[in-house]
Amino acid sequence: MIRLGVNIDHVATLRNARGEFYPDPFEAAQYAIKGGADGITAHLREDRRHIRDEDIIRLRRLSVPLNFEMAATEEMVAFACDIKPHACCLVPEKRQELTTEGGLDVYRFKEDLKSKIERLKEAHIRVSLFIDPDPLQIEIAAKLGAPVIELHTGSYAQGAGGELERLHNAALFAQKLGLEVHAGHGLTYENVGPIVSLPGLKELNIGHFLISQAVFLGIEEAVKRMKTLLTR
Ligand SMILES: CC(=O)[C@@H](O)[C@H](O)COP(=O)(O)O
Ligand SMILES: NCC(=O)COP(=O)(O)O
Repeated sequence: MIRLGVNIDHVATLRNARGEFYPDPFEAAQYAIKGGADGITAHLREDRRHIRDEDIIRLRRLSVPLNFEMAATEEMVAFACDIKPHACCLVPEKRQELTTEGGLDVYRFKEDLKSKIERLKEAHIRVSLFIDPDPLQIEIAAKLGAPVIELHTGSYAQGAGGELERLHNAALFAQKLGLEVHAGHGLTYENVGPIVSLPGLKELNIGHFLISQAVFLGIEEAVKRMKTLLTR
């Protein structure tokens, strides 16, 4: 069974839209866990547009692992080393983007990433790198000593030609290099099927669609339905 990490960022988007204290991402995470979430994912963006520092501190107390998504900045590394989530997923960030547009360019930023990954590992945090399904990026990820990569499925979700094959080849290559393979972004009940069959896939992180479905079904039921689709 593939593990499901439920990303609760957009519960915070709804909360912040009215400057209220509800809906509470921590409460949403508890319902997601009831529905079968194996972990909770949350992205503390540098502009704090949805999740805030105090959300991460509270989410850290959940009964399941917290996958803390963050830009590879000094501020975020220091925060992560302080609160020590189970895992940190390093992602690229652009201020103007609506969501994460591509993978982290680990080739370009390898020198800077090396020391940051080391520091996170010294704090006993499992590091994953959110990258495109590109052999060069995967090779560098392995060289940097990250135990996990998360493959960006955004282009696949948008129907880009040949993307499923790229993801398949990337998962195979990563496995060969000893990396644990995760995937996520833009996944739905409709498009998750072929992703579940990626070689050696261990975890999927899914957020925006599940929180959207939760408007109709409730989070617990939305997550339950996704879980039924994650068996190979
Ligand atoms: C890194 C990734 O693909 C997403 O989980 C990320 O958190 C997306 O950012 P938003 O949640 O702000 O859309
Ligand atoms: N890392 C991907 C993630 O956490 C969820 O992405 P999305 O389902 O919100 O697009």
